[in-house]
Amino acid sequence: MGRAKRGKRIGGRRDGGSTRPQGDTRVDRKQQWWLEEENLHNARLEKYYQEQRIIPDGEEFQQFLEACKKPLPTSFRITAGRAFTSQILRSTEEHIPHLSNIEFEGERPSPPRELPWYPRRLGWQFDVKKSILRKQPEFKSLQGWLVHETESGTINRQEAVSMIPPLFLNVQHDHLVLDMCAAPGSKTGQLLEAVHAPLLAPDGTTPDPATQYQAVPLGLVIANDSDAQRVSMLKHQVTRLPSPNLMVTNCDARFYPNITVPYMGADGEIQYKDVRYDRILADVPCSGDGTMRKNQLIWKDWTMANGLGLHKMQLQILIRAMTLLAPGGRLVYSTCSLNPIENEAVVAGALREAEAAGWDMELIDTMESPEFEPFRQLKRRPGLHQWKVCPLKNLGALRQSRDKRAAVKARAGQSAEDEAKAKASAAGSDVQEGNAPVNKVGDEAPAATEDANLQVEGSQNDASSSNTQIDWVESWADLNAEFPVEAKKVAKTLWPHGDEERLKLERCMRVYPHLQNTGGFFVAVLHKRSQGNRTKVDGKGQAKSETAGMAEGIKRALDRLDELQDEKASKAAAVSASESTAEKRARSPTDDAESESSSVPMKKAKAAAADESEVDSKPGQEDATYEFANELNPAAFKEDAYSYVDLSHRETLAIQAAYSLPTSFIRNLLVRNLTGEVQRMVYYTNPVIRAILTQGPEFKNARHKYRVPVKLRLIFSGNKIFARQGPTAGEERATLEKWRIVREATDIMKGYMPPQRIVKATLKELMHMLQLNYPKLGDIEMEQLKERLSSADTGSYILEVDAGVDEGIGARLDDTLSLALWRAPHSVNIMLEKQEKSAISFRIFGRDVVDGSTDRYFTAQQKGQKKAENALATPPKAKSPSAEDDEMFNAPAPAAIGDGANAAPPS
Ligand SMILES: C[S@@+](CC[C@H](N)C(=O)[O-])C[C@H]1O[C@@H](n2cnc3c(N)ncnc32)[C@H](O)[C@@H]1O
Repeated sequence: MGRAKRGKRIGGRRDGGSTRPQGDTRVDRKQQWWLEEENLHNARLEKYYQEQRIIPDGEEFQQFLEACKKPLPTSFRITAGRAFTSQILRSTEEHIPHLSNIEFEGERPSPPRELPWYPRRLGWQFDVKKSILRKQPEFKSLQGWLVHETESGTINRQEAVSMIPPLFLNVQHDHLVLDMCAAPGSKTGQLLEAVHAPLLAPDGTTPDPATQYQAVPLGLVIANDSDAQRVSMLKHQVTRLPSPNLMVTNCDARFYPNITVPYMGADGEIQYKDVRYDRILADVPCSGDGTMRKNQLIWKDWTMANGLGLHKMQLQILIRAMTLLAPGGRLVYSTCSLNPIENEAVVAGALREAEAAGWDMELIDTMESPEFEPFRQLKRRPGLHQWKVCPLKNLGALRQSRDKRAAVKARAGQSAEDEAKAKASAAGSDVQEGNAPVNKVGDEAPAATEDANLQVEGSQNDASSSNTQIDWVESWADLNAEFPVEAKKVAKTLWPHGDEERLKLERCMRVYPHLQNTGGFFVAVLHKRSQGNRTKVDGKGQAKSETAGMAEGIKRALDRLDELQDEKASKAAAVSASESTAEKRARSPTDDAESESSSVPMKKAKAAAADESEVDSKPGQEDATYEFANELNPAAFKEDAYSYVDLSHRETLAIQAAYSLPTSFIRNLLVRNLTGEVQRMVYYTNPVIRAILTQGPEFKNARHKYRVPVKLRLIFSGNKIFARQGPTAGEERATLEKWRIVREATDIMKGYMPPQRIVKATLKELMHMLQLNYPKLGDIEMEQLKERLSSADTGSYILEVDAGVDEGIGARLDDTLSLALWRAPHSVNIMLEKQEKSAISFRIFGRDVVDGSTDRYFTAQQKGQKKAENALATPPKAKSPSAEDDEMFNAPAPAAIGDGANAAPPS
C-alpha cells in the first residue's frame, strides 16, 4: 500500500502545470480544502525545517513560514527571440500605467512587475485576486490579452522559480541538450527557445540581435519523461513552439540509453560514438514541498517519508546525468523541494560517486562567475553543509517495540530467576526446568512489521498531530548499531559525510518563498571538467565518449555520408546507363565495396556499432509489419515509423522542383510511414536528428526496417512543413497547389522560398486582409494589393510585412513579420486561426480588426457543433498544462484550437 502511494506521488508531482484531467474529483477536494485557511499548518513540517536549520531560527524563520502560507503570485515569461518578442514586451509595459492606482472594492491591486533577475526583461509577475480579474475592466482586458497571447505561444505561464534552472544552463545554438524529467514541459519550452534564440551569449553578455534567432540551429533538445501520460502533456506543451530541433522520448532517466551517432573529428575519419550532451537538466521527481503556496494540499499531506522514498531515485538520475554529460558540459540538478535529503544529500552523493569514477565534476559558483552576472539579483541562500536525518518513518515504533521486547525479556528472565530461587528455597533442592511459566519472547510486542509502519505513518500524516518529536539518527553507523537489518535498506548517502565543505555544497542555490515572493526551489549547477578513467572503449579501441560541442562533428560526418551516398548513386546510374545486361552480370561483385574504399574505417565502425544493437532479430522478420516490431518491445510502445523521404520518389522530386529546394534540405524531410513515401503530411528535422534516426546502429541495421526507435521510445519529432491538399476529384493538381506550406514552417521556409513566392504587403494592406479575414479576390478593395495577389499563381506564399510605423492607422511593427499565405483560385488566406489573427491585430494595431462574420471555420455555431462532435469521437483530453488551474490564462469560452489553420482551405 505504502509503495503504491509513493509511486503515484513520483509521477504526479506537478511543476509549472497540473497533470489532472478535467473532471477529476481531486480538483474539487483541493478547492474545498483550500478555502479553510486554518489548514495551512503542519506541526511536523514546521518542526522538521526548523530543526534542519534551513533558515536561521527566529524572526526569519517566522517570515519564511508566513510567506509559505500566502497564495502564489501569477508569473509569466515572454517567448524569446521571436518576431513579436519586443512587441509583446512593449504591450506588457503599456498595460502598467493603466493598471496602476486602480481602486476596486477597497483594494489597490498591483500591476505586473518584471522579475529583476530574468534576462532582457522577459519574466513578469503580478499578484491579483481572481475576483478583480473577472470584474475590474482594466484587469479584465489584461486577462483577455494574456489569454490570446498564451494561446499563440508568445507568452508562457510558469512559476517564477521554475524558470531558474534552464537560465543557468545558458543554452546556445549548437548545444546538444537533454531534459531528463521533462513533463509537463515548462522548462523544455525554455530550453528549446534558447536553442533557437539564446537569451545570453556564452559569456553572459547580450547576444547580437542579428544572429540571435535561427530557425534551424545545429543543436537539439531531447525532452524525456518516464510517465507515458505526462509525456503526452509534454508533447502538447512543446508543440506550441514548433521546432525541427526537438525529440520527445519516454524512457526511465536512471537508465537513459546511449545514442550512437557518426562523428567526424579533425582527422577527417568517421567514427561511431555515443552522444555526450553539452547541457543536461535533471529536474527530478521530488516531494514538491517548495510548491506549498500553489499546491496547498502539501500542508495536509506532507510526511518525512516522501523525501526519504525519493532520495535513491534522485541520486541514480543525477549519476546517469553525470555519465551522459560531455567533458566541458554543464548539468543542472533541481527540485522544488526544500528538503536537504532530496537536495544537498543527493548532490554530495553523486559528487562522491563521480570522484570515485574519476570524473572531474564540480559545483559552479554562480555568484562569482561573470557569465551569471545577469542573475545576481536573484535572492538565494547557499547550500547546506549540515543536515539531519530521520532515516526510517517508523523509527519511534521500532524503538518502542524493541524496548518492549527487551522489557518482556528482562521480566521473563527475572521471574524465571525469582521462581527458581523460590523453588530452591522452598524445596531446598535442584530446580526442575520446564515448570516455570516462561512467556514466549515477543508475544506481546509487535515486530517491525508493515502494520507497525502504517500505524506510525498514520499519526505522522496527521498535520495537526501534537506529536512533533523527530527521531534523528546521527549517522548510518548509529542506525546500523541499533537496527542492523533496517540499516541495510537505508542509503548511507542520506547523511553528511564530513566532506561537504570540500565538495563546496554552499555553491548550491536555495530559493525561499520569503526572499522575493516566490515558491521554494533548489538548484545546483555542475560542470564536468575532463574525462577520467571511466572513458568507455569499444571493441576496436575507439573512445566512445566525446567532449562538448559534438553537434558540429555529427553534422560533418553526416555531410560526408550523404556525399558518399550520392557518389554511389551517381556511379550506379552511370554504370546502368553504359553497361549492357550481360556486362552487368559479368561485373565484379566487389565493385560496390570499392566505391566506398575511402570509408573503410567508417564501415568497420558501423559494423561494430551495429553489433552493439540491443534489439533482437530473427530470420524472416524483414517482411514483418510494424505491429510485429512492437511485439519485440516488452513495454508496449505504439508509434508510427519515422522515415526520411525517398529522394527519388515522384512527390519528393515534385516538391523539390516546385520550391527550388536543394537536396541538402530535402534530405531532412521526414514522413511517418515505413517506406519513406511522401503521402499526406511531411515533417522537417535538423541534420543532427537525422543522424540519430538514420545512422545509429538501431536504424542502420538492416534488421530494423521498421524505423521505430524502440530503444529510445521516440514519441515525437519533426516540424510540420508541407501538407497535401485534399483530393480533387478526377484531376491531378499541379505540385504547388498540391503541397501547401503549413504555418508552423514559415520560419524554416522563409530562407528557401524563391523570390516570386514572397509577397510584400504594407501595414495598411495587412490590416485590410485581416479585416476581411478570408477574402475573395473580388472583395479586396486596395487595388495594388488586389493586383499583386490576383496575378500570383495559386499555391503557397510567404507574406512579408516590413517593420515600421503607420500613424494614420495607429500601427507599429517592431520586426519584419512573415506569415504563410495560401492563394486559392478565387480567394487568399493568411494561414492562421482566427484567434491568432486577432492576437496579431492587437499587437500591431492595438485592437482586433478581424471580421469574425466571414470566418468560415470558427463561427460560434460551428464551434459548438465541432466541440460536440469531438466529444463524441474522442475521450476527454487533459487541459493544456500551461493553462490549467489558472483563470488568468484560461479563455472564458473554450477557443476552437486545432487544425483549423492547417486544414485544407477550400479552393
Ligand atoms: C518535477 S517534474 C518535471 C517538471 C518539468 N521539468 C517541467 O519543468 O515542467 C518530474 C518529472 O519526472 C518524471 N519522472 C519520474 N520518475 C522518472 C524517471 N525515473 N525517469 C524519467 N522521468 C521520471 C515525472 O513523471 C515528472 O513528470
